[in-house]
Amino acid sequence: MRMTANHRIPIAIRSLAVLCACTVTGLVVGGLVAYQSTELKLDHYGRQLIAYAEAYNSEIITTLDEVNASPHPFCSDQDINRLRELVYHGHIVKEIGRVRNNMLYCTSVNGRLDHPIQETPADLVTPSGKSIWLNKSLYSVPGMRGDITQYGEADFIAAQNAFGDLREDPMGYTTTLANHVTGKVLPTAGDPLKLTNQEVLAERELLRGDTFYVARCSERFAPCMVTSITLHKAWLMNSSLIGGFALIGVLAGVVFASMNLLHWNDRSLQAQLRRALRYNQITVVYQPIVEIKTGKIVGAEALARWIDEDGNYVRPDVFVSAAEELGIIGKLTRVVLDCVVTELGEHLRSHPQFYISVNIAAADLADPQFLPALENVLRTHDIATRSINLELTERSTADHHMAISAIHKLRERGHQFFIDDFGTGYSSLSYLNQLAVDAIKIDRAFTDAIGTGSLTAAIVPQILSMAATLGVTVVVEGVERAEQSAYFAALQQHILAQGWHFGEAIPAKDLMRLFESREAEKLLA
Ligand SMILES: Nc1nc2c(ncn2[C@@H]2O[C@H](COP(=O)(O)O[C@H]3[C@@H](O)[C@H](n4cnc5c(=O)[nH]c(N)nc54)O[C@@H]3COP(=O)(O)O)[C@@H](O)[C@H]2O)c(=O)[nH]1
Repeated sequence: MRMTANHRIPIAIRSLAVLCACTVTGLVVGGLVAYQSTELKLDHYGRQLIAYAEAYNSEIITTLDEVNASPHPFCSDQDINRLRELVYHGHIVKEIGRVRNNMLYCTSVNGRLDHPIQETPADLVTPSGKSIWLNKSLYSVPGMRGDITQYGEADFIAAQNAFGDLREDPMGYTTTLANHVTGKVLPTAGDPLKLTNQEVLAERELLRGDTFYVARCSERFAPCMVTSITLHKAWLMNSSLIGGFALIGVLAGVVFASMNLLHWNDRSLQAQLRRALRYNQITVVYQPIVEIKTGKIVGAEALARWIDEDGNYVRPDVFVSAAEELGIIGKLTRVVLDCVVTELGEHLRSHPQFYISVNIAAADLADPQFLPALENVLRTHDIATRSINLELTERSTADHHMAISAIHKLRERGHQFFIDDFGTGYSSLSYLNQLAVDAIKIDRAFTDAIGTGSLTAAIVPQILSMAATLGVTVVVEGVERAEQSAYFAALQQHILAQGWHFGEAIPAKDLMRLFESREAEKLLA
């Protein structure tokens, strides 16, 4: 798995994807903010219009009340003068008329009419009993049209451009008159109404075609206001806001993409190892552990393997030490454990006597999360604790107190505990007794010394006898040659062994095949 040129393409694509994702996120966030801001503006604008419409209605009502309360005889000169005074003082009133039994008798413009005029039926009657005619041709000013409100014996003609000052660009509005009882809504001015009566009366915010609408109604009077803006105008109004967010997105994208590139361009062993652990680039092979007298495979040791991003094989002792120095050895242990239960779970469940030895580090023993995580992974895969042995180098047990208590807890839960590389570290006989382990793995240096007559070779029988005294199983490491195997096989002691003579570390499927073939041979023998 070479990860040079080939590997950089996905990194570049990933960086580009990060850049695009951040930019799109910036645009989306900008769009949402712009949407919120536009809705707020339309809402604010609609409420302003409603407030204005309410003031407009107040003037109509006050004026009509004053006319109806006139102390002068109906359509007398004083009465007509009073109408003219009210028009003069009003803001939006253009004309006032006097009405009796649906007949118009006099107006502020024309005075008394020679012939009273019959009124047509009103367009809308409000719940308070006011009759309203919209855009009606005016008797008093031929050719002109106006909105008329009539109440009691008075009618009121309002200025057509009463809302003219409020037409803000680029917002648009439509004034409507609503009868809240009948649900009738009459558009009066502004753009054609694209909302239904129900939508107006429900004061909804809606997108119709390319236009966004917000309807607001007066609580006291008939008017409702529909404010609107086309998406194009909204985009123009908010382009700098959206652009700002998009720019932030691009900048964030550049930062993240650069971090990504830097992250992947750091080719140091440490950086690559971190990535290997994060992206599951560590694999595991298994070296058989056999009964030296029979050759029966009783288990295997899980050994981590790593090909770095430049395609180079990195020796486990190198990356294991690096992981320890970086404080990420716990992650390596968990990656290996995950591999074991995934690759060999089925085999372990169906062969309860078979076990896998997993190397752990002193840091794992000290980590309070280690045991719960181990239990969790075994529970999830329904694997017995007996099926997973833990191996710790003798050197790693230097902190006696911590090692004794951690090993005790693990054994209590059913794990077997092996001391690795025995003879190279600091164990004294009494210390080994205190550690209370299941097996010691005699370091390869002793196996190599067999038959050499060296001092190292002379120590082997002492170690074996010490183990026998303590009732601890012995696993001999690094058995490469037949004579080494024969030496240990000739002993009375029950000894397990590991080494190239019995088999190198192999992938899980090969291990299972080897196990099955040995079992078959045994049956045939
Ligand atoms: N904490 C962890 N340590 C780990 C893990 N995986 C490996 N290791 C430790 O790294 C050290 C080197 O391991 P490796 O290169 O895998 O070497 C092992 C065998 O391949 C090798 N071996 C086995 N048989 C022979 C042999 O006949 N001759 C010979 N020259 N070498 C042989 O020995 C290594 C196994 O040794 P040991 O663990 O002492 O039983 C080593 O210390 C590994 O433990 C890991 O996941 N975590």
